[in-house]
Amino acid sequence: MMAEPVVFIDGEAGTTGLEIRERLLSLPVRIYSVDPARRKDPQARVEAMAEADLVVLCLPDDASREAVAMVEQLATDGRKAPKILDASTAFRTAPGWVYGFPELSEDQPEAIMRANRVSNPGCYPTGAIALLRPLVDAGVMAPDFPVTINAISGYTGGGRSMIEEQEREGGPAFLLYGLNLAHKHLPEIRSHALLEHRPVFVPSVGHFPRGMIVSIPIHMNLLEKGTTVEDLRVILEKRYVASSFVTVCKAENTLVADALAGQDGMELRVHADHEGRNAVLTARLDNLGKGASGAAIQNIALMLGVSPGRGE
Ligand SMILES: NC(=O)C1=CN([C@@H]2O[C@H](COP(=O)(O)OP(=O)(O)OC[C@H]3O[C@@H](n4cnc5c(N)ncnc54)[C@H](OP(=O)(O)O)[C@@H]3O)[C@@H](O)[C@H]2O)C=CC1
Ligand SMILES: CC(=O)N[C@@H](CCC(=O)OP(=O)(O)O)C(=O)O
Repeated sequence: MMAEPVVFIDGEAGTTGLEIRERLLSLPVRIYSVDPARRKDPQARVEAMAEADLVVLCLPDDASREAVAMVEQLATDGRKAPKILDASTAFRTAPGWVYGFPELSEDQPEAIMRANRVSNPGCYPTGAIALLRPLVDAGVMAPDFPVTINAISGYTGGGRSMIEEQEREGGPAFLLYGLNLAHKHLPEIRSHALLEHRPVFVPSVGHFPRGMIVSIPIHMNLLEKGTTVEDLRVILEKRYVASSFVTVCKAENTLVADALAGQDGMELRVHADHEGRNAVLTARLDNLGKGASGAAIQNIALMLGVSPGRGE
């Protein structure tokens, strides 16, 4: 019998690391952990990397870059170097890295399977790219379309510091942020949705732990001439018909942001007015599910060639 592949989660004790660890129990892999007292010790981390077939980086961007350099050093030293799945923002548009959104195109699962370096998508880009990319690919949305994205996230999206701030008595009920219009997810959205211009992106955080809605208003007359609301629905339905994670649902008048908390799926909708002049595209997901750890498990399964089935 073949030995189970070994996975090391660097940053195992953080918000994303803990979620990935828990979900990994459903895959036939062995988790290699370092002594918690040495979890930031470079020597202990390099030893763990050398034991692993895959290292999952759940670290801040700078620490992720350092960890990648450690793996590269192993290879330079002629030692076995693991594949890398990075959860941070550091490599999502970097050359040599494959974007870990299997639904991006027909070829993407195969590209992820073959890659040594995969970047796990950001939570907001997961919703935005899922809505925009099929419309650009189908030619109904021009690459220079003036895209606006509004979004609300549960506070776990901000990691440990935001969780502590929100769970202190008197944490804010709702706030807009990223109002310098330079949010870290913009390059990733622009690049993988194949847009020529940077979207206007206004994220927000609500006083609930997990859940997310990404919404994109559309003036229908700015799309390619003759495009109807029904066309948008059909394009999205066709794109995701075979997906186990992305579902195109019927339009609703209200959407609750945390309805998919704890789940790995994502729901897409096309809402429109009666005349079909204005539309709003929405994606609802769990920021820690399909927006982070759920996607990571999809990518790990592809990268290691394993399927869920254990512990379920
Ligand atoms: N929260 C989310 O929704 C999502 C987060 N991500 C990304 O995942 C990464 C981690 O985020 P998140 O889990 O939220 O953050 P957390 O702050 O919850 O966790 C980060 C973890 O990394 C540890 N760490 C920090 N520096 C080092 C280092 N040099 N060596 C080893 N360990 C280190 C931290 O330890 P300590 O606390 O002791 O400093 C902590 O355990 C980030 O890049 C984030 O952008 C991705 C998708 C979604
Ligand atoms: C609510 C909140 O603060 N969200 C984070 C993004 C969530 C996240 O950490 O996303 P990635 O690490 O996957 O890029 C932010 O806006 O910076």
